[in-house]
Amino acid sequence: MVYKALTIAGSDSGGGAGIQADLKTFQELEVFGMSAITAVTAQNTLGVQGVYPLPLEAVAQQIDSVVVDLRPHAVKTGMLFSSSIIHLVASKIKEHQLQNIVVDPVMIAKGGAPLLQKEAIASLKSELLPLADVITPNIPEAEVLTGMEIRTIDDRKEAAKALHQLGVNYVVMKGGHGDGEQLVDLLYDGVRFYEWVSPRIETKHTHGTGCTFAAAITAQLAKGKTIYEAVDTAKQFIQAAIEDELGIGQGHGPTNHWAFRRRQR
Ligand SMILES: Nc1ncnc2c1ncn2[C@@H]1O[C@H](COP(=O)(O)OP(=O)(O)OP(=O)(O)O)[C@@H](O)[C@H]1O
Ligand SMILES: Cc1ncc(COP(=O)(O)O)c(N)n1
Repeated sequence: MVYKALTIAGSDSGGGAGIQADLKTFQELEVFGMSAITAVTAQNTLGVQGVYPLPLEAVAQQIDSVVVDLRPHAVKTGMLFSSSIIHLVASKIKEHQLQNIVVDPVMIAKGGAPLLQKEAIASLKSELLPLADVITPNIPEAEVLTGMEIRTIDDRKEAAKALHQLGVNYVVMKGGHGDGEQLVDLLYDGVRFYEWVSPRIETKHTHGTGCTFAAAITAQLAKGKTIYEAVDTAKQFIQAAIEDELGIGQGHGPTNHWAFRRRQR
């Protein structure tokens, strides 16, 4: 059986985040990766130098081309940029009855460049989230989506419940932006919370951690793993990718997408 996954996201010319991180992660987890590019960014480890959204027709055609011939077992969304692209992606998910939808609500790049227009947040909540199986916000993204201030672990749980209420089956709240030496990633399935606690690795090379983590979840769901198993593998994948740093670029370098595979040997 060949498992296939589609990423609908922005291109990162620097190769650490976006489409490139997603395809590398799918490949490392032995899932055939396909892409529909929403925007091209000129980007490196120092920041985002340019953002060029693609015409809606180009995004629609890429999704149609992939789906009619190579139907994916799971779909991840990343940088969607505008409310019109969100609207289009939501209608394509419905039209093609796509399954295992993982929404990484990408809003701002590490360096502060906006990857989602402010006015698109309402469409993300009302049109895309009700179709999502999984959402993977970091803490600032969860704050924007819920309007809540998140300080404590209990706050994170309240926010996860609020996101679940928007129609998402599973909320995976990433803890990279929390304080302290321990990182806590949370999974909420509508009934129970599951926690992954890990030591914070001291490094500036964390460009694309969010994309890579959500792509690993998507790959595992494509293989038919449960959400718990998928998050568990994704956690090991990102941990290895941050620990075995490549140390390339002059700024916030990419994570190491082959580290997890090497550790399996
Ligand atoms: N310094 C770190 N040490 C260990 N794990 C980390 C570190 N930073 C992030 N992670 C892990 O990486 C994953 C992504 O988390 P994070 O909260 O950084 O996402 P993100 O902010 O969306 O990423 P990005 O900044 O790439 O958009 C989570 O599983 C998180 O626990
Ligand atoms: C095209 C694209 N998609 C997503 C991100 C977020 O990743 P990060 O927050 O690590 O910069 C990015 N920088 N570029």
